[in-house]
Amino acid sequence: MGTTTHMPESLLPALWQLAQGARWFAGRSRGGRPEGVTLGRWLTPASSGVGIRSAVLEVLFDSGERERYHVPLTYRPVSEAVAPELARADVDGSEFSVGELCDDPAAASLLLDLLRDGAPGFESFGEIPTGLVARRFTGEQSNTSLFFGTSLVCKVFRRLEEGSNVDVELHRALAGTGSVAEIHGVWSDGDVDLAIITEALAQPEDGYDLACEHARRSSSFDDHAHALGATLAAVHETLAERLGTESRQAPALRATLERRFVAAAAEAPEVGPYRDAIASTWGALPETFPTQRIHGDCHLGQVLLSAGHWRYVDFEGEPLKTLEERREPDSRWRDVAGMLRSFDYAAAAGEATAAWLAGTRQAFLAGYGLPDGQERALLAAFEADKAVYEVIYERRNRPHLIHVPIDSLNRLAGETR
Ligand SMILES: Nc1ncnc2c1ncn2[C@@H]1O[C@H](COP(=O)(O)OP(=O)(O)O)[C@@H](O)[C@H]1O
Ligand SMILES: O=P(O)(O)O[C@H]1O[C@H](CO)[C@@H](O[C@H]2O[C@H](CO)[C@@H](O)[C@H](O)[C@H]2O)[C@H](O)[C@H]1O
Repeated sequence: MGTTTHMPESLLPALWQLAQGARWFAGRSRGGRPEGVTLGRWLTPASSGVGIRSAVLEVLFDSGERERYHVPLTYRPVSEAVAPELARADVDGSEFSVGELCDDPAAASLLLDLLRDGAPGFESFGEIPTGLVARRFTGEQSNTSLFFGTSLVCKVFRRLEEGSNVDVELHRALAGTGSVAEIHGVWSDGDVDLAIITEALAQPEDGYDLACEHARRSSSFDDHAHALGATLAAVHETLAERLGTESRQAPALRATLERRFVAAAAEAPEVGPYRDAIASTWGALPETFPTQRIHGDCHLGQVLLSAGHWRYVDFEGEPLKTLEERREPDSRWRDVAGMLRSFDYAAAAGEATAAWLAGTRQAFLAGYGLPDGQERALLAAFEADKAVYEVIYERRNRPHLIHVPIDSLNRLAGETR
């Protein structure tokens, strides 16, 4: 990235205001103030008619944490502006309207062409056709995806990480396995990844929607759950093979689980009464267990069914974890637990019977490979941990759903009583 300037072309207040209203800004309830804007190199200069370059907004939070957010920009002559105007900029004596590239489809298509043709910072992994029409994804997400025709999707990362982005690392590692969308390219600036381009899956069906629909109709989801389990096992095998394995001791995991519980209880008093039930899962942990890179935020909203095959998407890990935590090797049973929790949500949404839920869980585990005794202990501890995480997540984002993880903590307390 270029130099940090404190009020370049009045972009600092404009980008700060943009962040305040954006789904991708993870800082609304954390205080904080904008510290600076860094402008990247021009991919094409403003004088060419459509200037393109990235801006990075640096934010300092009350806690002392700093985060950096990425906003790709377009500079167009004022009378030809396409995206809502963020600011006016004087470049070499001419005035330009600065907008978000994600809201300027022609500029987004141009960006793809420039990357494909060897713009600095682009690493190509697969074919990128020219002249594809861009469309901003309008569904819920924490970054911003641009679909190009029916063949590619470019996920523009918003909260930037030092070093390689976790999603990029894991898509690279899983290339060619058929369990993720194929990676076609990565756009970086120095050692910071700005965007990943992958294959756009054909007519994707969202795993959560599909499971809820089955739950609602009381129709069996077992075959899908079995295939989801088998695909997750393949993902884990490949990640272990290509990125290695380590091991971890129970006391370290116990300390982490306890720390997460204490932090959660401080924010959500409703989890306090479940401490003993949850702590009983920590007591049963195996002394040593293998760890490796995992998905990290595995749930039905992270799987897409396309052409009859399940693919896992979005390997960025839990949004509430720090970037360092997301990169740490973990037990693969954490992912398995995440998906089991998700069946609970689908069952609640579809008002399914206990038998539907039990059958779905069993089919998923059979597809994954049934856990042995020690693995069952890990699974129970991770399911409880995830439910506690969900209480916080729902409290902050969807209070009307908080009963789903609370009901499952109630069940856990009933079982351990
Ligand atoms: N390769 C793909 N092909 C088609 N749709 C996709 C693909 N990857 C993701 N999606 C859709 O885009 C949504 C957001 O993608 P995701 O990677 O989860 O973004 P974020 O990390 O910003 O939340 C997904 O829920 C899915 O509906
Ligand atoms: O997709 P994200 O990485 O942003 O994940 C976060 O949001 C999820 C909700 O969109 C949340 O998932 C929880 O709700 C799902 C149903 O909407 C359910 O399938 C999951 O099991 C449940 O955890 C996820 O926890 C959060 O990290």
